[in-house]
Amino acid sequence: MKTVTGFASATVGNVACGFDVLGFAITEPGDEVVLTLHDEHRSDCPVSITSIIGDGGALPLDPKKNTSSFVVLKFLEYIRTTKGIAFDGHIDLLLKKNLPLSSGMGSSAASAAAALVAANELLGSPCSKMELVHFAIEGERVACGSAHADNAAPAMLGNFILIRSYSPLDLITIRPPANLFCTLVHPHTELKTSFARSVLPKSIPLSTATQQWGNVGALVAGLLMEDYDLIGRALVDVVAEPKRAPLIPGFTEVKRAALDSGALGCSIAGSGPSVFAFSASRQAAETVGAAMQEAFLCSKAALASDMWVSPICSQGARILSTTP
Ligand SMILES: Nc1ncnc2c1ncn2[C@@H]1O[C@H](COP(=O)(O)OP(=O)(O)OP(=O)(O)O)[C@@H](O)[C@H]1O
Ligand SMILES: N[C@@H](CCO)C(=O)O
Repeated sequence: MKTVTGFASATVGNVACGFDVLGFAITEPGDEVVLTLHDEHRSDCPVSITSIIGDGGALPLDPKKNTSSFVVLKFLEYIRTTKGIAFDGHIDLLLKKNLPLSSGMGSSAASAAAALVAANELLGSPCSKMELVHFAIEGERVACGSAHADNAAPAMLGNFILIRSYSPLDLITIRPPANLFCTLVHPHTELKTSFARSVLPKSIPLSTATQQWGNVGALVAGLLMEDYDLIGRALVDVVAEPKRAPLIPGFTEVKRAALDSGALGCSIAGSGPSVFAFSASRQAAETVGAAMQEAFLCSKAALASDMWVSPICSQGARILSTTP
């Protein structure tokens, strides 16, 4: 039996001002999905989740409800209808959940991207990553009710991804400046994306919109010009952060600690509760991370946290192993 292990790392959606249109991948941690191919037909549903490790029993085993298996079903349907590949066997799925749930670290997106690259490899690589990414984005609809691409696209493709358009999907890859490091701090609490989206306004004043898109343009320019000061100046979110900050105990103190300890900029990672900061060296990012963790611990909620320092990952989802 052929077995393939796929991996996809954590991602940071929004990147402050780029709500739903900008995201990036870090190198670790990430989810792993192990797929085993059986030639014999077993049931009407060709994918079974045999086991999930590391979720504390929190995730659905129903193949249509877990993003890892759901996207494999979508992939099988796609290759049948568009590539004439009619799969009649069965795929067993083992999910190694290394990312915390409802964390702001792109947990459901990582499961989906890891599963898709593994399924593609398992069946002879009929699709490109640009085809696979469509299913990873659809998997977000299963997870939180909206198919936002700013975790799924960088989880699949790596780098920074700018979503110029959702219909049709138009993704722009932006390679990171060489010395840009991300500090990611995950406080030990959960914040569901669906709830964090429900607190956002349905419309915003034109003055707010101009501030936001000015910063998105400046952030993209800063990345492309490797202008670290501009990147820091552009890391301002006047739309989502003001509404979501109150949902993250200690956020204000943590952001202040990040900036006071030398971060270029700091904001909520995705829909939270994780918080990210950019720095222009690994050493600076480590210093910022220690200050952010201390601030979470000393805030009223006294939250313990995990912290990672990482460059921006350029690889995207990838195969860890294949056994014939
Ligand atoms: N493989 C999976 N990993 C994580 N969540 C999953 C997965 N499959 C389905 N879900 C569902 O997605 C919901 C969590 O989605 P949500 O977007 O809030 O958090 P997340 O994807 O875990 O992390 P993030 O906040 O970084 O997006 C949970 O209700 C969970 O049951
Ligand atoms: N763009 C999404 C990111 C979720 O990680 C949101 O902010 O709701």
